[in-house]
Amino acid sequence: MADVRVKICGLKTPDDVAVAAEAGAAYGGFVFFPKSPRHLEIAEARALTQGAPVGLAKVALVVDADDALLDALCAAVPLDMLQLHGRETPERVSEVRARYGLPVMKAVGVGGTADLQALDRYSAVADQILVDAKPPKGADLPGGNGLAFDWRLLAGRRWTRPWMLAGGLTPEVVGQAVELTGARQVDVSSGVEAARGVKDHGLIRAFVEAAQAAPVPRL
Ligand SMILES: O=C(O)c1ccccc1N[C@@H]1O[C@H](COP(=O)(O)O)[C@@H](O)[C@H]1O
Repeated sequence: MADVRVKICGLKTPDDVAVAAEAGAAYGGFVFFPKSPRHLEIAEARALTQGAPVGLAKVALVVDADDALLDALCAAVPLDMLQLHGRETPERVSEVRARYGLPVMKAVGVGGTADLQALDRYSAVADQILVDAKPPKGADLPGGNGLAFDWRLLAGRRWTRPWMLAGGLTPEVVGQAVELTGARQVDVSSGVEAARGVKDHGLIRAFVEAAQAAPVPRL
C-alpha cells in the first residue's frame, strides 16, 4: 500500500524545512499572506527554498494574489506548485496555470453539503484540489485556523484530480481522517505548531509517521 503523502505548511526556518524533508514529507508549504503568522517575505522564501532538499516539493500558498505578486514570487523562488487559498474563480485558476506553467492546487472550504459542488467545479480546472475547513465568518485567515470539518461529508466523493485533505489535522487525528475519507494526501499547519506560526519539530515527525501509518481504505 502506498504511503499517504504529507504536506507540512507554514515552514519558516531552515530547520523546519530540513525536519519536514527528513521526516518524509512530500511537500513543504511557504505562506505569502501578510495577515498570517507564517507569512514570509520573498527574499526569505528564496533563501529557504534554495536550501531545500530536492525531494521536497515547494508549494507557495497565496490568497487572491495579483499578477504582480505572482510574477515576483515565481521569478525569485524556485517553486514546484502554487496553492491558491482565496476566492479565486475557476477562470483565475486557469489563467494562473497558463501564465506561470506551474501546477495549481485550489483550496476549497467545506462547511456543509452546499460547498461540495465547488469541489467538482475546481477539479475541472486545477491540477489538484485542497479540501479544507471553511473559515469562521470574520476570520482573519481563510485557512490555517486549526479547524476541522465533518469528514463524513466526503464519504463516497471522488474527483478526477488528485486531492488533499486539510483543516485541523493533528498527529492524533490524521489516521482517523484518512480512514474516513480515503485521502491519500494530507496537509497540516496549526497541528504541528508549539505556538501560532512556530513549528514544533517533534510534532512534524509524529504527524508524518501517523499519516504514513494510516490504513488508506480502498473506496
Ligand atoms: O497557514 C496559514 O497561515 C494560512 C493562511 C492563509 C490561508 C491558508 C493557510 N493555511 C492552510 O490552511 C489549511 C489548514 O491549516 P490548519 O492545519 O488547519 O492550520 C492548510 O491547507 C494550510 O496550508
